[in-house]
Amino acid sequence: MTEIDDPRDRLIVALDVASVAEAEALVERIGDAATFYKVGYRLAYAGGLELVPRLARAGLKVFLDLKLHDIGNTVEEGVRAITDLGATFLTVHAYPQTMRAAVRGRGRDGPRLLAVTVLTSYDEADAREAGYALSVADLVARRAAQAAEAGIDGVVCSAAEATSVRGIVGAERLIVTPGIRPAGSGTSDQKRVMTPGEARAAGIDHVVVGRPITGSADPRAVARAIVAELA
Ligand SMILES: O=C(O)c1cc(=O)[nH]c(=O)n1[C@@H]1O[C@H](COP(=O)(O)O)[C@@H](O)[C@H]1O
Repeated sequence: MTEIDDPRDRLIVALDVASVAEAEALVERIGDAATFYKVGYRLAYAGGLELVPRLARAGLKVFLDLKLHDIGNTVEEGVRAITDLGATFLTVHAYPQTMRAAVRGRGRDGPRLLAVTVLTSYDEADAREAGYALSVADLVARRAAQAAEAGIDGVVCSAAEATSVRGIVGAERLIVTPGIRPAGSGTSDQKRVMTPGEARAAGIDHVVVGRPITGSADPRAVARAIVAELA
């Protein structure tokens, strides 16, 4: 687990909204309660890529969640093409060929690469349906080991796997966990879910939280409460 002085840096707020204007209004409302935002492809496809350098220039950290996965050449050049945006993190799916290509494309100054192991909306039945014979826990472990082998900087998994993943990737690699719900919030389509406090106790570096914050009447207060659990 990395040393993080400001507990706000442990919370990544997912800006899963329809437009750049909506995203900017949300960032404004949350104010100094959060320091780290995620731009996923819903927002990126709505012009959100240009928001990345703007947030970075404003002193905020940005997780660019594009979940790249393609033939190696396309991944390598795709990563190279977005190296200068100023993102702190970039996601790729945790397939060995994809991860090795992303590492080649990042070069020295690119974002830190995170590999998405098994989506937190998957349970055992979903993994079986997708054709995997391994259990979710074993698939996460296998992909975490392959991520470390490929030279990836961190993994995305559920907080339920954080302890075992830490044993695989070591202290220097990051563990970033979506599927986080404050006690009492609905899980929506997430299936492997933990509270912010449980995730922190499991040794995660960062949590990703979207709808519990973005769908709240008081996003700033919810962000503050989550950060308090992560301190
Ligand atoms: O890569 C991600 O960020 C991600 C991986 C994963 O396994 N599960 C997952 O939910 N996410 C993202 O994390 C965010 C979670 O949003 P909420 O479920 O609204 O908190 C969404 O932006 C997802 O795209």
